[in-house]
Amino acid sequence: MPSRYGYQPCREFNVVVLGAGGVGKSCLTAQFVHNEWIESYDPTIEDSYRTQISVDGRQVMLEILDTAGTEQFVAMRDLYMKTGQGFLLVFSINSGPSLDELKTLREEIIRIKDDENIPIVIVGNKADLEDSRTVDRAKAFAFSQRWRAPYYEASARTRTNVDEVFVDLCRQMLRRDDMNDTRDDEYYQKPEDPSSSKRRRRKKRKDREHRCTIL
Ligand SMILES: Nc1nc2c(ncn2[C@@H]2O[C@H](COP(=O)(O)OP(=O)(O)OP(=O)(O)O)[C@@H](O)[C@H]2O)c(=O)[nH]1
Repeated sequence: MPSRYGYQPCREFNVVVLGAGGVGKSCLTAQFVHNEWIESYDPTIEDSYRTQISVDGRQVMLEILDTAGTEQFVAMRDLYMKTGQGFLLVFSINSGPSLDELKTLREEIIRIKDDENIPIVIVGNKADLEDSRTVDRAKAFAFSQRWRAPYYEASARTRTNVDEVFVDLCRQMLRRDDMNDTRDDEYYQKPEDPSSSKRRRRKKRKDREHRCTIL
């Protein structure tokens, strides 16, 4: 419910963007957050962005971590996989090895999160480079099916499917959050004193909510 100050509670999620070096993680993130295209290639060490979006009428605050694809920086991976609640796994449609790399990354995420159903979206980036495609759409799709994750072909250059991949991830995270709320409700529904149970329930939900500007 919007308050009279123009604010309403919203959910906050940590999103981690992962994939091999040069597949376009920074470009996708920059297009999504700032609507800008970056032509040059400057390998990332680690960048984080905060942005608020509206998904199906609900306000969502995203903390997006754009990670390093190059080997020398991968030591930090465990840490940010722990804090991530949703993962964009990016490869480039003109690099077969970049799709293979996602297999390892996904396994690592599942091991660290100890959760097979963690929200993930698979992104085949550089879809504008159709002429140099080396990864079949069907092959990438088959991978995503096996991993029970949605697959999008995107282009940071033409801004194709950039919003869609982040929104899909948000929907998955919201769905999980709603499920956790339901579970909390069930857990707290053995009231000796119904009024105190309701108070605890309200507090728990509040822990995951933040104040956002209505977009
Ligand atoms: N044609 C085309 N080029 C892209 C696209 N996305 C990124 N690039 C180019 O690919 C290069 C690498 O992009 P980055 O976004 O820096 O790649 P990254 O995955 O963040 O790389 P690391 O930081 O090393 O992990 C840059 O020169 C971009 O301009 C795209 O969708 N289409």
